[in-house]
Amino acid sequence: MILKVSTTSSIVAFEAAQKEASKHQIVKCLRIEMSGVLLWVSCGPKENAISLVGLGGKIGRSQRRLGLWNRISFASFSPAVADPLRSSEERVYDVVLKQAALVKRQNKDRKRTLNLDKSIEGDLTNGDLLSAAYDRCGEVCAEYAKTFYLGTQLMTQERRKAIWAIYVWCRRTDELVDGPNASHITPKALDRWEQRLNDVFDGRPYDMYDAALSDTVSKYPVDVQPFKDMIEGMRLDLRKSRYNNFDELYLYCYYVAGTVGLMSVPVMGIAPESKASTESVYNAALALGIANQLTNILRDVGEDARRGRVYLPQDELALAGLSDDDIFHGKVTDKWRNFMKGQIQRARMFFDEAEKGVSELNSASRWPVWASLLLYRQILDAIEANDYNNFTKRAYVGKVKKLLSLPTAYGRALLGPQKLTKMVTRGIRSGVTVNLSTNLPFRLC
Ligand SMILES: CC(C)=CCC/C(C)=C/CC/C(C)=C/CC/C(C)=C/COP(=O)(O)OP(=O)(O)O
Repeated sequence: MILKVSTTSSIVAFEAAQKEASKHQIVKCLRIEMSGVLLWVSCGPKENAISLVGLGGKIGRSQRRLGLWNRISFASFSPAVADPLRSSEERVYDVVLKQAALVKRQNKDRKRTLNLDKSIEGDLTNGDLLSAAYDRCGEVCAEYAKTFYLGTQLMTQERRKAIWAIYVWCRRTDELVDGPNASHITPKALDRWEQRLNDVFDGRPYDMYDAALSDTVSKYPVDVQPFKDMIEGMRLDLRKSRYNNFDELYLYCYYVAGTVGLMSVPVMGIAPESKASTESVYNAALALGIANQLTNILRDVGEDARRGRVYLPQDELALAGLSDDDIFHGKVTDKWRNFMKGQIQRARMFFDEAEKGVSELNSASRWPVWASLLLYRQILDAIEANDYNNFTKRAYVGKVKKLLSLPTAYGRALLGPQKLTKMVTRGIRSGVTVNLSTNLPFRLC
């Protein structure tokens, strides 16, 4: 489907695209902005099947003359084509599709075998050692992510051990740039960490935490790509302290948090009775990571500024009449409040997107995910309650609120997969853009 509209009527276009998408079982809906023109492009269940199911306007003569129509149709649907027109969301969506395809393939026949006898430090094939390694991962998870750890207790033993192993790897990766030795970390060290990751996936772990991960990736259809992308996020953090626009920030959020969602789904598992497409569940998991990271960024504006970092999109700040200086001075003004309202709204839209997928997970995995989602989402309420002072006041969710969320999470977890056979948004990638005239974020598709 190709819908061309002007930027001012994006909402109309979105509604039209959704309506058409639901009729034609469109699996993917992309937003492309080019030369000030907004185009809607969707493709059918087969990646290469592009069908015209609606038209929000006519392709302008200048676009046709430039041959842009052809370029768009071609470039957007061929991931192999490296094209600057592809937004971060489109590129990340390719990873989502790859992960989903891997699960489908590996559900059919899974042949990866663990070659632990090649392990680098001692004999990690020993069952007792492996079991001790998983226990250590559990202890680390319990120490740093208490609520989540509690939630994992509801999962089967196998699944919870695997989640712990993944969690510990993410934590260690994060510690490289955020931990006590962060000032010594170099891109070379990250390269070595990536090499070590390859070894883990090849069944050659260095230490006991690695051994637990090696075992996990041999048992579940976990792909190395999100792990590598997380390391890429750390590289980005080393060299970049400003983000020009939301597209750049989105990519960063994918690297450091969306990847966690993609790593977790194969282990958490999709409910056997789920009718949702695998892509849509991965998409929801990705959205949860993005939502969490955006929330983290909004909560930590002051703290990050004191480290010389501004993660907020520079173009959106400028549009709101704000600059880095305003952030460094940390004064809550009406301009700041309005700006923050838009940012919070956008983060909430990613949470909304994530919520659609939680009920599609295996029953035992739903509760911890709901619990962490509800808790993290409430940080946004806390920022509002602090009158948007995220410079000197840390937004946090109090113990009572936290406790009250647990039964809510449990109640929601009891609800299984969506009964609706055709969710309008099923499989449709979510994206958010900021309407330049109002600075309010709109979900575009
Ligand atoms: C929704 C579906 C279908 C599946 C769920 C898939 C999962 C588990 C997604 C979760 C992704 C996740 C937990 C990303 C990490 C995001 C994040 C910003 C973590 C913050 O970590 P810390 O920096 O330790 O946070 P605090 O500073 O708040 O302690």
